[in-house]
Amino acid sequence: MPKIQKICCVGAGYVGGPTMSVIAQKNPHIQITVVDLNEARIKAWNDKDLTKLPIYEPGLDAVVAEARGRNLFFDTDVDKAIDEADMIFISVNTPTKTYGKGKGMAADLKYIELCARQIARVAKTNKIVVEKSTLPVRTAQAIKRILDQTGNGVEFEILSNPEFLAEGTAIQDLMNPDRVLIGGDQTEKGQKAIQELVDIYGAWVPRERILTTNVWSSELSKLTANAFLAQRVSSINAISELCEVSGADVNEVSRAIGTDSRVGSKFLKASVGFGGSCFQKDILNLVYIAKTYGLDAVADYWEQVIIMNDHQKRRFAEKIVTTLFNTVNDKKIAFLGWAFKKDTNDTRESAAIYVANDLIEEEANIHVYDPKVTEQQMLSDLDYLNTRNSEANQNHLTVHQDPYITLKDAHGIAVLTEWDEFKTYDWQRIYDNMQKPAFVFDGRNILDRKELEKIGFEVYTIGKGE
Ligand SMILES: NC(=O)c1ccc[n+]([C@@H]2O[C@H](COP(=O)([O-])OP(=O)(O)OC[C@H]3O[C@@H](n4cnc5c(N)ncnc54)[C@H](O)[C@@H]3O)[C@@H](O)[C@H]2O)c1
Ligand SMILES: O=c1ccn([C@@H]2O[C@H](COP(=O)(O)OP(=O)(O)O[C@H]3O[C@H](CO)[C@@H](O)[C@H](O)[C@H]3O)[C@@H](O)[C@H]2O)c(=O)[nH]1
Repeated sequence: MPKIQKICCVGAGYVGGPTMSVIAQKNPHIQITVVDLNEARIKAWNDKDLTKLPIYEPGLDAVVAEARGRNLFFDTDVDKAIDEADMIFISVNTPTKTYGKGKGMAADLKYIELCARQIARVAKTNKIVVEKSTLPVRTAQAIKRILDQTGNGVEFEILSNPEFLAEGTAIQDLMNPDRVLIGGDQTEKGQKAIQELVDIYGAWVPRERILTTNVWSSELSKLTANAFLAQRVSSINAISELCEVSGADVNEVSRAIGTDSRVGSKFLKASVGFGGSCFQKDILNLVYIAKTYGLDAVADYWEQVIIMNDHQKRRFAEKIVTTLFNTVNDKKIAFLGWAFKKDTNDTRESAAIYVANDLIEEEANIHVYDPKVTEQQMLSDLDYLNTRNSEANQNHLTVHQDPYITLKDAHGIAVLTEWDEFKTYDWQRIYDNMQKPAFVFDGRNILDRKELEKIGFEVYTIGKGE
């Protein structure tokens, strides 16, 4: 197989877009075309105004500005890009199934299969197909079976190259990854294909950080990595509840355990619950796979991570209701933040959605300010839960562009995302304009509790006992 000259990436989302932008920036000799069926998304990727890129990631605009039009292209012509490429990344979405067998647990692989069938139909020359999407262990086998049915002599090598970037720090993570993982067949052809991909990453990633494994280990490592990370958050969140009743402070506990080098200090921030498109989906997938193999104890073990997370979101909403004298009916509850974490406009599985939903069940009026999330997105997030009709959601949700207007006359303020700007607000002014007693529920432990209490607020922080 010749050295890679042309790459196609199917899926221009949160992974495909940033990943290919960085690969293109670091490999100016390779032509990369990122394709998507979603015309609006591709149009946004091609917008001259870089503030209109379809996803918000710090530093992404500069990378796109450098590579786009030089060796990075965004297009809707999927067939053409597949046909011309030596290497094809599959970076399409793999959401949790919402129907049929495995509903609510298994990964929905329909987009992956459609993609594989399209590659099989279009390809006229040998190709390396790279699984970039997060997939259940042994998916490569299914992809290979589809690709091997073409009968036209075209040969495919399948690699697994899961992505570990986190949103909000995607560019940083891609520029300086802890590791790049590449799984491939142990055959000579498989090893050659692995080397092609190693060379691409080798343009900027030190060789010792590029790990190569067999395909199944690579696929399973991705699910396992997310399960371990989410487990840390659920573990510290479980402890946060114990802190609240025992008088301990979860920040102090985190620091105390995190200084043990065997435990490590990262991912020990108690919160209103983890969100994002990956943790829940991937753990449910892991649980489903374990169950499929009859490993019920394994499945139950990992499911607890999700159960704990759901509990954490629910108890935050309950805390707001009980603190506000057991009723939020017709009260104004102001949300600071809707995104699932700071520095992203992504809201998938954000804790804010579930907390808002629970409070609307209690007839509260939710007013939201988030620096990056649109009103349309927030409404569609609530509608997606199917708890009530869209009109009812609209009646209970008001979205503002100005934080001070959002917080004016509120009975309670809930911090749902840890955006830095929330810390810099004029909290005295906010207090003066609120209903009294003025309650703050800090779901991210970012505000200075002592300062707020000095002003007169009554403050609830996750994991801090009285
Ligand atoms: N979001 C993250 O931070 C992250 C990080 C690591 C891994 N992952 C994994 O990467 C995968 C993609 O995630 P994402 O967040 O980028 O999803 P996304 O929904 O943002 O993007 C996927 C894109 O694929 C497109 N698509 C689907 N089928 C297609 C087809 N047949 N042809 C052309 N385009 C098609 C969709 O239109 C969509 O724009 C998932 O498996 C996810 O688990 C995500
Ligand atoms: O100590 C912590 C760390 C995170 N979170 C929350 O956990 C969620 C996930 O955060 P994070 O992991 O930083 O963002 P993601 O973009 O979801 O990234 C995860 O999911 C990606 C998709 O698979 C992987 O590639 C990344 O490695 C993995 O970190 C967010 O709601 C965070 O607020 C906490 O509550 N406490």
